[in-house]
Amino acid sequence: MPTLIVDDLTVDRGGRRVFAGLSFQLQAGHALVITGANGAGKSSLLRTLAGLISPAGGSMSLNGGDSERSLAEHAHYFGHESAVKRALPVRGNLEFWRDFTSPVQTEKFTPTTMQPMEILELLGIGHTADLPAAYLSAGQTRRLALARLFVSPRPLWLMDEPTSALDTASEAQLIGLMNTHLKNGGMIVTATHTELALSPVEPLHLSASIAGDEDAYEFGGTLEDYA
Ligand SMILES: Nc1ncnc2c1ncn2[C@@H]1O[C@H](COP(=O)(O)OP(=O)(O)OP(=O)(O)O)[C@@H](O)[C@H]1O
Repeated sequence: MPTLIVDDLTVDRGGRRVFAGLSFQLQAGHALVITGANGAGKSSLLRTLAGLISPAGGSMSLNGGDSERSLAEHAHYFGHESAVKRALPVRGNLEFWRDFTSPVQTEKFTPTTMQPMEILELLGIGHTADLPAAYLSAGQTRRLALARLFVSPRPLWLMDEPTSALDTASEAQLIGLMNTHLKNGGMIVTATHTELALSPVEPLHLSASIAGDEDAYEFGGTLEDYA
């Protein structure tokens, strides 16, 4: 069973320690939901897993993954910024992303690969396919960013407050798609300030008040413990 293994991870930003000694394991088919106050380090952890920040210490690996590829290459990062090319048409954005990002397979991961138009229709923005992405509303841009995850399947989704800017119906649809990814043997690490109806879930709470201390996180328990 593919497993994400994070061991004794320490992350600094701007010369300041954000967290230290963070360890957890996440099995395929499970979601890790990170909670914590503003500035606790949720985004920093996601960006580190995505290979965008070099850790000050510790290790991260995907046991059972493709040994020829880095952890970051097994992942899609869905962060605060949309990573959408505004001058390109909406469909062109997805075609670029599909060609630029190679799909990655792991044992027991059975994703459904979609064509750009298919996922645009599914997310309710098929009618915008030929418009420059700059014309999209905030929520539509967010959906386009989300569509990238389906044109080039990768097992690990790193998602920073994934439901922000989405209306209620889109939020429910996203949760459904995230649960399908888990059922397909994918894994999700997500930061959130709201409850996400994902299953099965492992909670990780980061504490800003004691950031830098080895006790600055708690892994395990239930989300309700941190409500
Ligand atoms: N580019 C940066 N340079 C220096 N320090 C940074 C940078 N980005 C974030 N930080 C600092 O790192 C710490 C953790 O920030 P991070 O964005 O990871 O927190 P967060 O838990 O995601 O917060 P939020 O809930 O507000 O999104 C904060 O103290 C923040 O000021």
